[in-house]
Amino acid sequence: MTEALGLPALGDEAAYRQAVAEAVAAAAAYYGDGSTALDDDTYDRLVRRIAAYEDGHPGEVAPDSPTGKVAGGAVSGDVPHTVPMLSLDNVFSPEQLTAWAAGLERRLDRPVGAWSVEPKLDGLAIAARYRDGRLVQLVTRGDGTAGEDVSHAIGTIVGLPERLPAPVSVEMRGEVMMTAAQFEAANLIRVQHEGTPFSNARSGAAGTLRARERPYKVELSFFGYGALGLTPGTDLTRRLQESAHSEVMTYVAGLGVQTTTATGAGITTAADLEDVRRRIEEIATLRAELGLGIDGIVIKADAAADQIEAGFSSRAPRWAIAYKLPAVEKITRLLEVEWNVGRTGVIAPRAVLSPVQIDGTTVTYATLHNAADIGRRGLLLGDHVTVYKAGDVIPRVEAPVVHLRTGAETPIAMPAVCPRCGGDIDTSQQRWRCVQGRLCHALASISYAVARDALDIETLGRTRIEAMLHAGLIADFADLFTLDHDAVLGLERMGETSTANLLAAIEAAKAKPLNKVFCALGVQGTGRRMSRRIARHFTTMEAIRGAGIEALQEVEGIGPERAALITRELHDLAPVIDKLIAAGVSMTEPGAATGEQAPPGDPDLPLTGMTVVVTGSMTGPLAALSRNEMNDLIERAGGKASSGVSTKTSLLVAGEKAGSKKDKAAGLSVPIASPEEFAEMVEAFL
Ligand SMILES: NC(=O)c1ccc[n+]([C@@H]2O[C@H](COP(=O)([O-])OP(=O)(O)OC[C@H]3O[C@@H](n4cnc5c(N)ncnc54)[C@H](O)[C@@H]3O)[C@@H](O)[C@H]2O)c1
Ligand SMILES: [Zn+2]
Repeated sequence: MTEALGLPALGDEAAYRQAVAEAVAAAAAYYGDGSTALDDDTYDRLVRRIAAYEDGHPGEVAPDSPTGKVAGGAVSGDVPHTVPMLSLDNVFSPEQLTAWAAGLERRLDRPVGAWSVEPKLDGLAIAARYRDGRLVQLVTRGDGTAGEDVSHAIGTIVGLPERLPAPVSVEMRGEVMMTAAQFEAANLIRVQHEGTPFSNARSGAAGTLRARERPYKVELSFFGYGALGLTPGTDLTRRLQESAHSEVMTYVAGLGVQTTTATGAGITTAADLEDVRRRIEEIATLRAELGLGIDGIVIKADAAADQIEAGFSSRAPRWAIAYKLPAVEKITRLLEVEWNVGRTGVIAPRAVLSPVQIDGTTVTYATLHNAADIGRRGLLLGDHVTVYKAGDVIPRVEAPVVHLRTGAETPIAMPAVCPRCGGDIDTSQQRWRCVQGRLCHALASISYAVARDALDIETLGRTRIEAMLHAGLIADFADLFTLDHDAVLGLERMGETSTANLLAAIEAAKAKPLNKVFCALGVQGTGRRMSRRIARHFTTMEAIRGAGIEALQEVEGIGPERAALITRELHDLAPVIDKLIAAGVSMTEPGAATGEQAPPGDPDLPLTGMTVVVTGSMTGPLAALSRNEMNDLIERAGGKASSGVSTKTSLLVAGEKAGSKKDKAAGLSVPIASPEEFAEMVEAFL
């Protein structure tokens, strides 16, 4: 049966007992201070597996099993309820809803006259007792028959006035929760005070409801969905018993108590199931914009007579059902924070997550809004975090799950300079910005183009590029080749000599081989090495531009996706390339064989056909070479540089402090050379 649910079955009684223990512990934490280690979806799956096992092994049902119990049997209380406070049964599809309604109508032996439809709020059930119009006691649901007194929270809950406009004795029932805004405010205060944010709004509400002594105040909200008279035999008590649910709620709202109407999803009555389903759709669509958490829609037989006749099971009323919506919140790990610079220079953090399924999609990235947000939420790298995603809303990280910390979490590094252009960051606003604004992209790409690996125009530093950009002399690096002498001379801190030197350096760069020019374009999906391969393969810019997706894939390391990306990029870069050609910049690769007949490698080169991996620190003649320069050397000598050792590796160059790669190479019988030995092999290219 569990296989049908797509869940692995519990194998034996030991596994079953362990699952029960895990569920009971999670439920106790969930209904206690909210500090459960499981997200709801994970908990629900666990309980479904337990229920499936119990179906197949009725003799083994553990007395503490959560199935069939209010609050999973994990909580109790000492304040008796006047009328039991039960849970709700669930359905997950329109078909199940139809079947449930049919069952109810069979039991009543007549059609249900009207249905009420309202959101299912994701908070904690509470009974608020008013005597003679005064709020005197708050009681949690507990095990359904008795709850815990939390009257100390009176006065902190929006929607539960301390006095009613009439001296009535009623018990209001509803959900205590944090709206999204209250949750944000609560975590801001919490982080300021002690650094432990709530992992989500529900656990925040649970923790806050029970907290007695806090040096700060956190606000909660109440939304009512039921009421009953507290004094037996009075008119009011009778009236509330005999009224339809929708009428009771109108009365409650009239007393100034907040009801589900105030959620924005409303409470409506529907004449038939067709109508109910339409309302369900409407509420589900609204979900992401409500500004508070709902986990379903509650459908109730509206008329009092229907409710009384249908009655209750030990766990839930028979006249109401929760139509569950898919989970929109999951717990996963925060692996990394990336910083992206937008078109206008806004620098925004983005969370890289351990992939997680939420609401039908796999979520790997989530927004963190801005840098201040990270501090406000008290996030650490490696944290378990709650991630929210509903409908088309961009997934967002809500908060860390602090009690799951291991101590291995680390602070999130904030960028000190613009991650794209390396310039200053304006941190005066919540949204950080590169001070270059819209010029950031141009500054970064021009700096990249003139760097050592590309055109290598040494005299052209950042400040000069910035000055030329701001003066409007250049918009991209191709404009460098048509700079006007007098315009450059007119820039601040540019004398005759420096102008002459700069223009000479730019002139000299025109003769750079194609691979450097191509590299300077900064085509996405290509770096220095890939540019070299492409240039060697095609030998002219014309051939590269004419190549197309198919031909590009002849180059080693280019698959269909990268080929498509490069083609798109080259198309976008066409104006820059045309300008370069017009300015007389070299567009050929000297020394490379021409066109399609190019042999796979030059047979005369010492490393032809070899894949070489470098590890450890280089010594001897290679001591000064960076890893990039080593890779460059390997490729000039005809080989292919790779970073990982595998059976395809022809040679490992192992320097000092070589670690696991050396062991792996030895294990695979890959030949190993010292830096000195390798230097001899490629002597001609040093
Ligand atoms: N993450 C965990 O570790 C963990 C542990 C235990 C339970 N849970 C979650 O709690 C849920 C089960 O808990 P439950 O028994 O409290 O049931 P429930 O939350 O599924 O439904 C019953 C409750 O819904 C509430 N409710 C909200 N809106 C309502 C409305 N308009 N009318 C009537 N009632 C309304 C009431 O408080 C009622 O008691 C599961 O979905 C489960 O995921 C999670
Ligand atoms: Zn920038």
